[in-house]
Amino acid sequence: MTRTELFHRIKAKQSFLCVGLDVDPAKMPAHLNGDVLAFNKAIIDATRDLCVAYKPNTAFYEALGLDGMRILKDTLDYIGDDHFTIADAKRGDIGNTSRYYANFAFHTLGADSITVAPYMGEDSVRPFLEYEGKWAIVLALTSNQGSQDFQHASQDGGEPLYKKVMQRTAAWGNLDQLMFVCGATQAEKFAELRAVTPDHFYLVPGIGAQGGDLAGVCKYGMNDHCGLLVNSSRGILYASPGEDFAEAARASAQRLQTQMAAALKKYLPTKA
Ligand SMILES: O=c1ccn([C@@H]2O[C@H](COP(=O)(O)O)[C@@H](O)[C@H]2O)c(=O)[nH]1
Repeated sequence: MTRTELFHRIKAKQSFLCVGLDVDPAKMPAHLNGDVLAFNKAIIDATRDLCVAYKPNTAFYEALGLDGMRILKDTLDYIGDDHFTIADAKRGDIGNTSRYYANFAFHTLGADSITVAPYMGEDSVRPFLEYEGKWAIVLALTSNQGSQDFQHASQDGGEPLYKKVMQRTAAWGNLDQLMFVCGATQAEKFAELRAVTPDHFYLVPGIGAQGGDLAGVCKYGMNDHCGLLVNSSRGILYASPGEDFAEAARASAQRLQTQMAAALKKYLPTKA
């Protein structure tokens, strides 16, 4: 999927919502008896028309053992081609190994994209950029407190590390294959990020359970292609612990979609 195709889908749905599929059997409604695939299918059915992307975080499926890989693949197949899919795996290793991570995400799983940690440098990221129509989503400024430890730090009193990483990384691929991650908890930083990467798409996790700022993300982060995929996982998946979980998930997604439609109306005409 190209950047322009993604933008068309966002405009058609008036949504740049990404639903995070971070399945935790301990938080699933009791009546499902731990059936993770049934849970995912119900969440997908309840939110399909409200979002443009789904992001299963592979950690939650790896923790389920061999069954987890099957469930992850079946979930991605169930989502189908009408949504952008993100394997949130935060991979990155020497080139020879990254090639196999890329193969797993793009061939085995059939995901449209994978999240990548860039700290091993260019040869660790390149293998993710060798697939036509597929994306590497590179960690830039993450949503967690620990982002202060290295990402915000400057080695020489100059630019913080995250900016240097982005400037270098942006040169390795084009706008149709490279996205960045910036946490919604760092919304005010978008003004600076847009100075470095005016046209890139961003995956933005951290609204809902982590308390990120959707309004600020839209205000500072939106570009003339929207340029944002905003993720919520727990805030949608576990909106209700009861048999009404899918309805509650839909209501939660609907609230976000309504805010996103308003933001597109407010910011897009002036930025287009
Ligand atoms: O900076 C980052 C990068 C990735 N994540 C992931 O996004 C979701 C967020 O889940 P919520 O339940 O909506 O908080 C999760 O998979 C994280 O691993 C992130 O939060 N921050």
